[in-house]
Amino acid sequence: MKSPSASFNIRDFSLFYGTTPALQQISMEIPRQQVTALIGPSGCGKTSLLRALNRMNELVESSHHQGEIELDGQAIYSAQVDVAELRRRVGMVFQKPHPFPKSIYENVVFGLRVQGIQKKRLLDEVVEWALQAAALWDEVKDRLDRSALELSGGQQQRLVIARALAVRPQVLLMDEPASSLDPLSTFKIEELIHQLKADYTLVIVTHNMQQAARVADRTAFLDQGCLIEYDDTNQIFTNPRQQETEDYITGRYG
Ligand SMILES: Nc1ncnc2c1ncn2[C@@H]1O[C@H](COP(=O)(O)OP(=O)(O)OP(=O)(O)O)[C@@H](O)[C@H]1O
Repeated sequence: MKSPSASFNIRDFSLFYGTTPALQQISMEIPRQQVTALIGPSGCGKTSLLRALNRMNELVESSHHQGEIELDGQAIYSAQVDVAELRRRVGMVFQKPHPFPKSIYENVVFGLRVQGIQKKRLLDEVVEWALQAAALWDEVKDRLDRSALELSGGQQQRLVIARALAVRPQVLLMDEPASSLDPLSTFKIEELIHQLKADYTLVIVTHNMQQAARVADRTAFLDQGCLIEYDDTNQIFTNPRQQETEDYITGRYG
């Protein structure tokens, strides 16, 4: 049911809102089947960079970009790219879970129904598989027809992860996926991130540096739209090369 994961190559990528630059000539590679964290002070461009990876930035009318981002060697901003298909391959989970006001089952199969898939047996299979993959199956298997809005915040977040996984993405982008959750739900999401990287490429924006240190293999530190440092997470947190990175992770700035 899964698709093989994928890697990004970001080359000289700049993003503007109107004439104001939000990202300036970012170049970095995001490896497959690893967790890459984007950290940095508020307004430094983390979410803009994340949204650039599946062209969600284009939903902001005033935005435009320069440079290129490749997904497995394919230029994602090329005119030939089907944006809906790109967003299927590169799924996204937001800070606050937004389940649809429908049953748990219908939330998971939503994307498949949009694709026109109707076979009940196939949908049933995907629901079980995606909820298992999102570590929610055991908690909801006896009430799949109940409203998703009855779930706790942490369960809702795992449900929207299941919904994202159901359309078989290669990449999951996560924008502060645990920031609205209590410590136990946060722990469950972090555990889930660990498990998912066996099959998916994950990119996560987080304000929580302990979280980046716990879940990420690679960490990128951004400031004022620039990529200041990008390295193995361990290196960033124990022996950063740049003074700005050190100031940020030690709490002297940001
Ligand atoms: N839709 C938009 N229109 C205009 N400017 C925007 C828009 N979205 C973001 N910006 C600006 O782009 C810059 C980067 O914003 P972005 O949200 O990417 O930063 P961030 O690092 O994710 O911030 P935070 O940690 O506060 O969420 C900021 O100066 C912000 O004001």
